[in-house]
Amino acid sequence: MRDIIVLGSTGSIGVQALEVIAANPERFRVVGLAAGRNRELVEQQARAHSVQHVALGAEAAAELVRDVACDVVLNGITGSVGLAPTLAALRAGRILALANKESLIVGGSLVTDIAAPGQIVPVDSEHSAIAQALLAGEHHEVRRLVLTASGGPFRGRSRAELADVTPAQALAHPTWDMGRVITTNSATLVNKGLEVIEAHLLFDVPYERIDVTVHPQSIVHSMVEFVDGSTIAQCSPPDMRLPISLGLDWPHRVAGVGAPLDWSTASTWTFEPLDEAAFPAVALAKQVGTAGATFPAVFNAANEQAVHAFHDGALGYLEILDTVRAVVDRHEPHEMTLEGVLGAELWARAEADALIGSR
Ligand SMILES: NC(=O)C1=CN([C@@H]2O[C@H](COP(=O)(O)OP(=O)(O)OC[C@H]3O[C@@H](n4cnc5c(N)ncnc54)[C@H](OP(=O)(O)O)[C@@H]3O)[C@@H](O)[C@H]2O)C=CC1
Ligand SMILES: CC(=O)[C@@H](O)[C@H](O)COP(=O)(O)O
Ligand SMILES: [Mn+2]
Repeated sequence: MRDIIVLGSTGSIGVQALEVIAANPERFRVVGLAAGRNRELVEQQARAHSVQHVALGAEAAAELVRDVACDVVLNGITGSVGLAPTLAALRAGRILALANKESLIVGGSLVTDIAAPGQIVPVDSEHSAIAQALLAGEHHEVRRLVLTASGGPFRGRSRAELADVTPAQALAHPTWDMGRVITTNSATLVNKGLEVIEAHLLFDVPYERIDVTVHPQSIVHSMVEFVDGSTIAQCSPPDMRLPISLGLDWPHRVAGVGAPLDWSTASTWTFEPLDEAAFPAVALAKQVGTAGATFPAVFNAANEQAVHAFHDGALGYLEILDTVRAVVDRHEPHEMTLEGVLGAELWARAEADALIGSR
C-alpha cells in the first residue's frame, strides 16, 4: 500500500490522480490533499477519500508535505508557486511524482542538487515516455532525446496568421484536456520549450541532443535514440492516467489504467519538423536553458504573467512571446539561491507587467 499526498487535487492532474487511486484501493491510499482556491471541491474530495489533512495554498501545501508521512507526493499544482512543495517533498525524503514542471525549471540546480537518484518520477507525458524508454539502455548509450509536440491548435499557421487568434481558440487543444495555463502554453509551444528544459534537468542530456518533432496525433509520447541507431518510443492513446499511475508506483504498472491502442483499424501517425519562425518558443527556451542560472525562472515567470494578460484581453497572442523575449533580454542573472530565484521571478513579473501595461 502506498500512501499518497495529492497537491493540486482540484485540477486536471489532481482529479485524474484521485480517479487512479480510487480505482486501485488495494494499492493506493490518499493521506493528504492540497488545492488553491476551490475549497468546496477539496473538502468534497477529502470526504470521499476519508482524508484528514487538507491544505489551501502553496505554503500550506509545503507544510502539509513536511508534517504528514507518506510514500509519494504528487505535485499537480500549476505554476512556479509549486516550488516550495517540491523542495519540501524532496527534503522530507518522499518520492516526488512531478507534474508541476515549473518547479523543476525555475528551481533548476536547487531541485536537482537535493534530489536523490530516482526520487523524482516524471508525470509529464513526454518525460514519463522517456523514462520508460531509457530502461532499454545505459545513460552513456543515449544519443538523443526526441520530444513529441502535438503542435497545438494553431499548427500549420504562419506568424501572420497567428496575429488575431483568441483565448478561446488557444484553449481548444486538439488532443489533451488540461488546465488553462498549460493549454495556452501548448498553443504557443512554450510548453514544449519548458519540457526541453525539464528533460535536460531530469535526464542530464545536453540541449544540443534534445530535439522536438511535431506529432499531431499525440500517440507517440516521446522517444530515445540510442547509439546503435535504435529508437525506443512509448505509445498509448492520450490519457494522463497512465503516466500518473507510473508516477505513483514507478516502475510498476497498474493494470487497466489506460486503454490500449487499437490495431484493428487503419490509422496514420505523422511527424513533421517544428516551424520555428511561427513558433519561436522552443528556440528561446533552449537559449535560456543553456544560459542557466535564473534565466529559466525568468522565462517562466514572464510567460505566466503574459498568459494571464492574454486571457484578460490585455495582450495579443504574438505579444506573449514578444514579452517573454523582452524580459529575458533584459535579465541580469541572480545568484542561484532560493532568494536569488524568488528575486529574479519577482523582477521578471514586474518587468513583464510593465511591458504589458505600456502596450
Ligand atoms: N493537465 C495535464 O494533462 C498535464 C499537466 N501538467 C502539469 O501539471 C500541473 C497542473 O496542471 P493542470 O492540472 O492542468 O492545471 P489545473 O489548472 O487544472 O489545476 C491546477 C491545480 O493547482 C492548484 N493551485 C493553483 N494555485 C495554487 C496555489 N497557489 N497553491 C496550491 N494549489 C494551487 C489548483 O487549485 P484550485 O483549482 O483549487 O485553485 C488546481 O488544483 C502544471 O504544472 C502542468 O504543466 C503536465 C502534463 C499534463
Ligand atoms: C499531456 C502532456 O504531457 C502535455 O504537456 C502535452 O504534452 C501538451 O501537448 P503539447 O504537445 O501540445 O504541448
Ligand atoms: Mn507534456
